[in-house]
Amino acid sequence: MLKVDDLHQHYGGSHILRGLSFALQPGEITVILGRNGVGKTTLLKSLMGVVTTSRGSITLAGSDITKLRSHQRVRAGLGYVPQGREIFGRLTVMENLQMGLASQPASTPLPPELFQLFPVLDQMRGRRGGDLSGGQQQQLAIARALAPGPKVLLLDEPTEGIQPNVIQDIGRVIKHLAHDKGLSVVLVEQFYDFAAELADQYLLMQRGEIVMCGRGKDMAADGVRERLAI
Ligand SMILES: Nc1ncnc2c1ncn2[C@@H]1O[C@H](COP(=O)(O)OP(=O)(O)OP(=O)(O)O)[C@@H](O)[C@H]1O
Repeated sequence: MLKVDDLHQHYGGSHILRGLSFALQPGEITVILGRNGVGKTTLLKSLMGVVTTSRGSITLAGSDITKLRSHQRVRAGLGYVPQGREIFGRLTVMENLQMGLASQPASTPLPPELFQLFPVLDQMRGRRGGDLSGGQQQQLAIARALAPGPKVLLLDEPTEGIQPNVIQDIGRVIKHLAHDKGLSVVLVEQFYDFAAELADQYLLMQRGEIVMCGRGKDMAADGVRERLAI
């Protein structure tokens, strides 16, 4: 579904991503693990076109999207939930969801199943985003990314600062989207147990490179938790 080949990225003179190559399959959750500062967020921003890459290619469903701008990548089928959620605090829940359709033709409706996935948003349609709890904002950010019907969903640390019961809800939604709806999901995650529970595939990053990868079910046997602690 998404194929990344020899991707490099620089911030000024700092070489951050150093030749990443991997592929995502439809219907699978790929977890990206690594310590602070290894380049996980930069990788998601590079996939979205939020930062420019210096070398390599990104192919989505057979089309080269490497040179496309962010809104064109959304139209091509990428959805993005940034770290920190980036909800519009003064806009209502409905208005935040409508913003997710900004790259679509006018009058594109919101998919009604968004409210089935996140019933709490249904009850809070008119409430301002800034008045929601952290967990509700995270659900809103995921729903906003789902509004245009992406094929690939990129999630940057969705459990950060969220209560355990909401983490479980978010985990159930992510599994449903991948395993029942066929999306490719990329999950950048610091919380190892959550990552291990969801992963079909894992990628472990160190200093801008993928140093280990494998199937989610093998994470314990491969010693991924121990590698993260080094
Ligand atoms: N806008 C920027 N300008 C310059 N350097 C940056 C910028 N953003 C990030 N970096 C640097 O790029 C490297 C990778 O950062 P990145 O945020 O991608 O890491 P990360 O693995 O997502 O870390 P974390 O888990 O803390 O979010 C770090 O050394 C960081 O300091």
